[in-house]
Amino acid sequence: MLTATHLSKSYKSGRALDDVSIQMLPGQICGLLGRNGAGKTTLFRILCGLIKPDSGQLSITSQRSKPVGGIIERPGLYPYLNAYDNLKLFAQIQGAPNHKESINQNLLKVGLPTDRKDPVRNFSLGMKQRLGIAIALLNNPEYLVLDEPFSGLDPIGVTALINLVADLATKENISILLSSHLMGELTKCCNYLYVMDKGRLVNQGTTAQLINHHIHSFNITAQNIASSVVLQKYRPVMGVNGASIVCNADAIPALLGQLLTEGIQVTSCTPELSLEQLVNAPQS
Ligand SMILES: Nc1ncnc2c1ncn2[C@@H]1O[C@H](COP(=O)(O)OP(=O)(O)OP(=O)(O)O)[C@@H](O)[C@H]1O
Repeated sequence: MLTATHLSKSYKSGRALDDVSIQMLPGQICGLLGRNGAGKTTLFRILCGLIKPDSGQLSITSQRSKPVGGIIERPGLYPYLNAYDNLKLFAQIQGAPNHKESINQNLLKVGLPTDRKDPVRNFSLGMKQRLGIAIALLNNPEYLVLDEPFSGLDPIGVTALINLVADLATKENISILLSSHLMGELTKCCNYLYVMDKGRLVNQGTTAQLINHHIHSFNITAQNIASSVVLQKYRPVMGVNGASIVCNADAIPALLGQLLTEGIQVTSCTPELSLEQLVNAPQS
């Protein structure tokens, strides 16, 4: 287990991290949500051992010599080398296994081809992120921290990365912490969420708990949604194929049943939760 307790860090510009405590459990995917300047990167730098906190403790239970791997901001790659040579060079620099089989295994682990020979400057952003993760995995870490990994990816790239992260957690039993300022990506892949604002932890809980406590707005899509009578009591705001309603999360299963009885075929029901709601809400 990785436990960070009461971490604080100040720069000349002010306090970047203020009494932050978090935990990473084996195989768990945690999200760190916060606006720009909330202190996410500062926390990640401390977790990776790149900077020291002014106060607080970092305790890591692990048999491995380098238990934490990560990408802080963008992965720094050698653009003129191919993926294999990038990985091999980083493995040599880090003193990690660098024989062919091990390098290829790492490429396959992140879903990159082993036979692509062109330089990584030709790679899409999603492929560069995958290669960055492969570099972070070189030392076979138990804990992986990924700072803003979805930044700049298109929706297909985001979904592919979410699947990769889920695979690494379940198949390799790696504990993963991801940061983002976007709710949607984190709620799709994280078991637990931490919410930071101005250097402080302002909310936390399992993703399900946070959704249940804080979501009161849902977007329901169905082609004939406008003909629903039962929906009227929620004063829906109608769109072309859907309607937005305000209600508690626990009313949704019954409502979906009633809609089905009315012959309304619901194709999606999406909770609408914003970062602002979680930052401003009292702790659940
Ligand atoms: N090396 C540094 N020197 C001075 N101030 C810093 C340094 N690194 C971070 N800060 C300041 O600390 C605060 C937290 O920054 P940090 O980068 O940790 O936030 P963040 O949540 O990662 O933001 P972003 O999403 O914009 O990357 C900001 O006010 C930032 O300006």
